[in-house]
Amino acid sequence: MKIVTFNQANSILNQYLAEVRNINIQGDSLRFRRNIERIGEIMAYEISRDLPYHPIEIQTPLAKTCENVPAVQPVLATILRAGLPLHQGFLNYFDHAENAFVSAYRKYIDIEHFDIHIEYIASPRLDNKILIITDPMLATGGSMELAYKALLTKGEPSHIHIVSVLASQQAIEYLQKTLPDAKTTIWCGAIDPELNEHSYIVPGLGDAGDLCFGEKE
Ligand SMILES: O=P(O)(O)OC[C@H]1O[C@H](OP(=O)(O)OP(=O)(O)O)[C@H](O)[C@@H]1O
Ligand SMILES: O=c1cc[nH]c(=O)[nH]1
Ligand SMILES: [Mg+2]
Repeated sequence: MKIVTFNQANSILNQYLAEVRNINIQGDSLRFRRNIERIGEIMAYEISRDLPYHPIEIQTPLAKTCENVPAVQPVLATILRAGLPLHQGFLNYFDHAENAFVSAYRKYIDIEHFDIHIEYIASPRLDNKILIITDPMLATGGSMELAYKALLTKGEPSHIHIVSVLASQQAIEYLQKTLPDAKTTIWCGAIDPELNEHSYIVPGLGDAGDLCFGEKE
């Protein structure tokens, strides 16, 4: 399974990553959402280089010419609710993509224990399509695994791109065991070393959904 970790190279993405992590900046929710969206835009550009291309002929005002353009549009799937700004970043680049939405949330039994609940899925058929699933946080990897399994009920994609802003080392190892090796690529801004006792990523950034949209009761 190919894994791409963006912060291993220098790029402007690292500036946005630093701002979403920074406790003195991340409280500005408009900026937080926009930074996540900008990370999505940069990742969408990088993933666009992995798509199949074909030449098309175009008429300019002066002559005919050819450009290589994507031969297919991916299906953009995201996990509600924290996935929405990252998803928007991808939509900004893939104009004609189909979209899929899955809800997943942690229902706490007590302060340390939770189940992940999937209650909603809206997706096109996925057979032989390139599926991109975005979620800013891969902590245990449980939400991504369940969302992926829910999406599989809509058909077998030809390739799956898993996209996150921050992943824990544990989630990467878990998804490597759980998702089909030969046709999965994981793209993440950074891989962080630890999960705390509440299964939050450390150093991480805190609760991405709350920082985007406010606290849940
Ligand atoms: O890898 P996991 O251990 O499953 O944790 C990651 C999940 O947690 C967050 O969502 P959350 O459950 O907080 O829901 P929200 O988007 O409504 O905030 C995040 O957006 C992931 O979906
Ligand atoms: O660190 C984490 C883990 C789950 N969800 C988040 O938003 N942050
Ligand atoms: Mg949350």
